Amino acid sequence: MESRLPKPTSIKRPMMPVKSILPTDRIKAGGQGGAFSANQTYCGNLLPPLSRDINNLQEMDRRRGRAASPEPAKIGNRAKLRRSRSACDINEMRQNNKRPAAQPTLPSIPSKVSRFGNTNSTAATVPGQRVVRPAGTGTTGTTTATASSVTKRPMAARPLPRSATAAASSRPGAASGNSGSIGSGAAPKRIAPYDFKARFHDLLDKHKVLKTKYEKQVEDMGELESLPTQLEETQSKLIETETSLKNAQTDNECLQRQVKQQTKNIETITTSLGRTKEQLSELQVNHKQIKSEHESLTAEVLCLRQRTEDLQLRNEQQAEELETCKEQLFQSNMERKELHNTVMDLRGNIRVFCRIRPPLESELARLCCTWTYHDEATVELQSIDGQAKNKMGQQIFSFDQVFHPNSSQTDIFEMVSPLIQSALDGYNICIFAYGQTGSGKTYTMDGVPDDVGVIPRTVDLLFDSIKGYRNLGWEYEIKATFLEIYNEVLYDLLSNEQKDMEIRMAKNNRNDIYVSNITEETVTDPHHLRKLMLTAKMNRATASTAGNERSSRSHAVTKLQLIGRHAEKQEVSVGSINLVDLAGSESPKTSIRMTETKNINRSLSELTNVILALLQKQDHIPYRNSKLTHLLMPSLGGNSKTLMFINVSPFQDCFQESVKSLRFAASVNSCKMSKAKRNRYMNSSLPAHNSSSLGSSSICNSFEK
Ligand SMILES: Nc1ncnc2c1ncn2[C@@H]1O[C@H](COP(=O)(O)OP(=O)(O)OP(=O)(O)O)[C@@H](O)[C@H]1O
Repeated sequence: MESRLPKPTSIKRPMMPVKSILPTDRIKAGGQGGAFSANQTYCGNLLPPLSRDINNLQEMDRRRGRAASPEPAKIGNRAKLRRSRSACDINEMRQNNKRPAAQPTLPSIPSKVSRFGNTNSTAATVPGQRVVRPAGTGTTGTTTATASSVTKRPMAARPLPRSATAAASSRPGAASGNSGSIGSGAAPKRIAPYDFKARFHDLLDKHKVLKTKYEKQVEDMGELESLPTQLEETQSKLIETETSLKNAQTDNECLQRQVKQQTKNIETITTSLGRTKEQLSELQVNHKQIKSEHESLTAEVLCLRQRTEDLQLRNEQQAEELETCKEQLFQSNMERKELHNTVMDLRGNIRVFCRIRPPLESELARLCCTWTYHDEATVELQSIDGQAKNKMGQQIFSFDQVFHPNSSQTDIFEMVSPLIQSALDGYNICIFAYGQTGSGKTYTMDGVPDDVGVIPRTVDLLFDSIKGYRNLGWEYEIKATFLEIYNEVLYDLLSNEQKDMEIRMAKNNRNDIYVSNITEETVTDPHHLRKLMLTAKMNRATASTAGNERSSRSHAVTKLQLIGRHAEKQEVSVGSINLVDLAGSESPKTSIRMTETKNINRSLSELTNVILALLQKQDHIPYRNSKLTHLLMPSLGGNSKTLMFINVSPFQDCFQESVKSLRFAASVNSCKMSKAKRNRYMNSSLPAHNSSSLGSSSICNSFEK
């Protein structure tokens, strides 16, 4: 019997303990629910049932061996006992061991698998159920799905192998009993203890079942062996997935922030879009209005263009007419100048105005001569002293103009202004005052602050006339010099420096002279010129004389040079005005400063000599005998319009000097000077002008029209 028991040779234990393969610690670490525990390893739970089955079989064999021992006396009892015990043992063993179909022996793979996959799978965690993991399932999800789809059948309900079934069915009464003996839960069919064959077959069936089960488990073991690797792979993938998940979460957070930001932006843009739309609608309305205005304006512009063209045409016509008018005006102005100067010429190139000054309040006690003014040009002088009256007789003098003591400065300048006009037309003008000391020369030329004389009024007239000439296309430049002749020495009244100044002949014309090294100021307005005049007056030598408390003890020459330019006509006109305030003659008997008086009287005497020489038409005119005559040479005998004021005092004690002065003036008045010529040049032919030249007439004569 014993030898006939098949040995479980097909049962193979695992070559190595599964525990050493499985990373139980890792499994424990991640284990939940139905995962493996240390006490549920194959070594602990899976193998013992198998060994117990085998042990049971061995125990049964051992007992059978004992039962077969040669004790005949006890065989009957023992057999009974063995029989009962055998049956009881099996039943007891089955009940005590409670190992039906080794239900708890297999680890709950489905639950373990479900740990990596679907932990919610209830079927996978049911004890006693077995999840068969098909080979080749890689991913956890797939595993879970597969596990959930695999049939999980209780071990008791598991069908026996076909051979076992066939073996069982081949035995009488064993078909139903054996098939349900293992894990079926049904009450097993009792086998008689003495039915060894049946028991053997039963055991054989059990063996087969167990063998099949074992093989299946080995197969499962093989599958499970691959689980760590899969687990590692899965874990690494899980880590990767977690990393990816974290990254994805980070990205997601970032994206969510961006989405929030973009949402805000969209809201802002939407708001601004709304505003923009409103503005757009307003602008569209404005655009319509502007468009309509533009259309109306365009029409207006067209009309205006047409009108502009018409106006331009008219403008051109008028411009032509204006040019013609300008030309006519220019020509008319030239004719006026010619006529004016012709009249001046007819009046004589050297004219004499006689002015008798009134007695001052302080002089009311002084006796005055008898002055009879026959007409505006004739004056009769009589001495109130009978002796002198008989000696000198009636003294009647005729001049170009006689101004009685009541004549005002305005009356005087009214007669002078035409000469100033001539200067602007390019003529040389010379105005000088001659007379006894205290006779009113300085009063006539400079005047007093409340009643200015010829020179300040000349300045005002010049600048007024320049404005009018500007409308005719003339631009004027005025240059001024202030010269003093004191004791036959030249002084620059605009400078306090000691200078070596001389009267020199111009190189280009022997009749032209200039003063070297003199300060020349270009004046742009009357105020500037007045300031210069004041400076010159302050620098002039004055002293007290018998006839004048503040007598001018020098000859003062103010020269104004007028340079006019007509750009359009390319014409330049150069005129000059010499305004001379001579020092007063004085009787040596009353003089305090003899040298000074001698020089003054000498220069005045030389002036008389020059005039007489001119009267007598002598070949030699002694201009160079004194600084004064030398300086006035162009004005006395050259190209100049000259005006001489003869100033006389009304007093009886000045009778002799007054007669002397009037006789000299009368002789000057009879002097026939050559006709003055106008200084006109074309721009291209304008010579280099020496501004220091006192008289520029000679420069200009060669260009006389
Ligand atoms: N027409 C006048 N009306 C009023 N006062 C006058 C007139 N002429 C001269 N006078 C006054 O007479 C005084 C002498 O005049 P002024 O100084 O002009 O003489 P003068 O000829 O220049 O003398 P000098 O040659 O010594 O310089 C001054 O006080 C001046 O104001």
